[in-house]
Amino acid sequence: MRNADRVDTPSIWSIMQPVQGQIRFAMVLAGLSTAATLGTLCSLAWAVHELLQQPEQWPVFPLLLAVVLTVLAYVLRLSGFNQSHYAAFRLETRLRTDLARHLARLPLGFVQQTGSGTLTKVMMDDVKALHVFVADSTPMYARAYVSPVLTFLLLCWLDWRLALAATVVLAVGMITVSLAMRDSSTMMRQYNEAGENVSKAVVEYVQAMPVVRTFDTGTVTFGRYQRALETYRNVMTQWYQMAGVSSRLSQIILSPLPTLVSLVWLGAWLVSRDTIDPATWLAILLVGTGMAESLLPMVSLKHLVAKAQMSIHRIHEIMAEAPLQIATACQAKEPENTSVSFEQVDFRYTADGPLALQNVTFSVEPGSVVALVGPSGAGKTTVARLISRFWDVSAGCIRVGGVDVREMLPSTLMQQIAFVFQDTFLFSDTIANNIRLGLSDATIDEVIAAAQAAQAHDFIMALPQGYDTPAGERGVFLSGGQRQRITIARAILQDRPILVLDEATAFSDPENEAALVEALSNLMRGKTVLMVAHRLSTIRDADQILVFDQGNLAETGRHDTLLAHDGVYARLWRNHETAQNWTLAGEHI
Ligand SMILES: Nc1ncnc2c1ncn2[C@@H]1O[C@H](COP(=O)(O)OP(=O)(O)OP(=O)(O)O)[C@@H](O)[C@H]1O
Repeated sequence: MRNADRVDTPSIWSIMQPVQGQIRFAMVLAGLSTAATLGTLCSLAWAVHELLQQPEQWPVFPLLLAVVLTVLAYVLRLSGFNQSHYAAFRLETRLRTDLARHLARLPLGFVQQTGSGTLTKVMMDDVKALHVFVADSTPMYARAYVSPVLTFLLLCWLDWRLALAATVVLAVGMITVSLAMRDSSTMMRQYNEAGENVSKAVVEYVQAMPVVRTFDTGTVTFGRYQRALETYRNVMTQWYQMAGVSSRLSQIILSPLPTLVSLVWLGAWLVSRDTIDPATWLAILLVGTGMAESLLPMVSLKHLVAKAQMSIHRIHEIMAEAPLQIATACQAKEPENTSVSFEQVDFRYTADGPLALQNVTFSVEPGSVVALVGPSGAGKTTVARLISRFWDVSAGCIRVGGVDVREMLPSTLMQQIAFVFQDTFLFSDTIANNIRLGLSDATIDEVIAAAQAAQAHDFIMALPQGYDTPAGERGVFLSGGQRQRITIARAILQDRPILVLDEATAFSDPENEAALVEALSNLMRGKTVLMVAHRLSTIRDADQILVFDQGNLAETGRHDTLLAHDGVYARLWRNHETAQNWTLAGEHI
């Protein structure tokens, strides 16, 4: 998330902008409801005043007004909450749609690097946290501000001296609480960091369990998980103690009691000196105590805002990421053929990171097969992924069919290239629909023909529901090689002219490999092929071999020429031969 650091996180109110009108309406309704509640108290005070003046006459009108205002306050409050909940639902949908659209425009490399766990958490949990804030807190906000102001004005109108007394008590309360809470934002950050570390440790502990339990019985990852939990507990305890002080203080000072005591004491003195009549005094007692209670929500609102702000920060980190530059439809160019070429390409993964590719230049003729080989970390996968713009190059250019990939519409580029990667992903759908991906109108006969060419038909037919067997997360269990043949069937059905294969023969027990090689040769027929190869035996017949070493294109040529050259390739080949002789059965793989 590189760009995000440079852009300030927007405020909580600006992220609500799409539903601003409705939220304002909800807040106005909540404010009016508060005013109606105060009106109820005034009507009751009026009723008492009337009773004191004419004890024999029942104060019907003030009492009726109190009932009407109570109902009105309730209805307004409910409508306010309705509006804020509707706004929250709209905002949630809008944010998720915007995030999904933005993700679709970001470099695939960013999506891959950030990881599905983090992105899912932002799209689900952080958006949900904002929903909760908008739905529940915005009416509370209105009340927390409107209520003290209206109450203060009302008290001033009734008697300024008592208004002043109530305000002084509450001002002392607010100052004490804010002093007690002055470290709360640091604590809140520590608390969230500790919480995130626990989540990461849990995910690692659970995901790595199959690997970990076969190596160290889980002690190391469990230790990491336990340490994260302990830090979390320490931060929680510290925060609880601190929050405990501030919440107890706020409960005591901002509770109605201290205000009530001061109003009773000062009011009694004023009544005894005849400068205020008992009915006004009673009205002040009724209204003044509510002023203290109305301040309490402000304390919890501070926490809610800080929490929502953190979610906004994470959402914004994604939204601030620069999308891939996309050619407009009128500028967009069409490829002239199915060649692929790199021209003096430099590439680094991060702005200040090392060069993963350096001055790489090569070209692949239409219909030819090119193998990318080299030691681990040499840059082969990077080359394969740059062709389809997982990232854009740092310098130089990549052409497909003679056109810079940045000057093509992404859809045009994608129509040219099919991928078969090792980490195959199957959707929670039937096997047939997994093969059909992106070509929803392909007939079942076309699907079967593709599966037959991919050597997948036989094992699919042996599954309980054949082509209708569910695959993916909760679907049937398929071996790595079987999953890969389904991906190959998908690529055969798509029939795109350029093929990029990365580690395509990694799942290779002899039986599987024979099927895979057959499937791949069906797939490769007549195509321009770029093949990242680790198993050198599969690339002897390639038209061209590109040998990478530490981000540089070290050698190019055919197998025999490169062997004669006695460079990097010859060394790799010798290692490969030695490894062959090490195989237990001595069989050729
Ligand atoms: N997502 C990434 N972020 C940062 N650096 C990366 C990333 N992926 C790869 N690299 C670095 O780029 C260089 C080239 O990696 P690449 O995966 O292209 O090598 P490779 O030849 O395919 O290796 P292998 O055969 O082991 O798969 C390596 O130094 C690697 O550490």
